[in-house]
Amino acid sequence: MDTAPPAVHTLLEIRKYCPEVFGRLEVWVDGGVKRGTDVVKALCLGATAVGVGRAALWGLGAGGREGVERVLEILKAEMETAMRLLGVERVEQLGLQHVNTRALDQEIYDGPAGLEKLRLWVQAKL
Ligand SMILES: Cc1cc2nc3c(=O)[nH]c(=O)nc-3n(C[C@H](O)[C@H](O)[C@H](O)COP(=O)(O)O)c2cc1C
Repeated sequence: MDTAPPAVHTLLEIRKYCPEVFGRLEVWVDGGVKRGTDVVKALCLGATAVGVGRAALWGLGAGGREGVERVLEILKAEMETAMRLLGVERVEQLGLQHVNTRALDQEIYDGPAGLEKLRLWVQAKL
């Protein structure tokens, strides 16, 4: 999995090739969340929630249960600061207008979507 794309790239690809997914499914981002701003960016791009793995483990290693709680407190405080700076009070107010993805646009897949079969399958399921 070392060469797998970062989760946020996949989130951008969903946004680029099949944005209708966001209105119909919950999209959870799992991988690479280390800061509250990472959470805020994922939410801006349409994620419903994020997973946190290693950050919690680092807290566990450093301070046991309290260390994990401290990690979550820090993430929450960072999110609150970022949202205050963006001028929003609630996570539901976060949107594409709050994040500039231009620097990443050249790194995400830019070939043909090739999603017609998948689109038909998804439409049949939803
Ligand atoms: C030590 C460790 C073991 C993991 N084991 C599994 C596993 O057995 N199965 C699985 O689906 N994901 C596993 N994961 C992935 C986590 O569930 C989670 O998706 C990932 O850690 C999130 O990314 P992050 O660590 O960048 O926050 C593991 C992660 C770590 C750090």
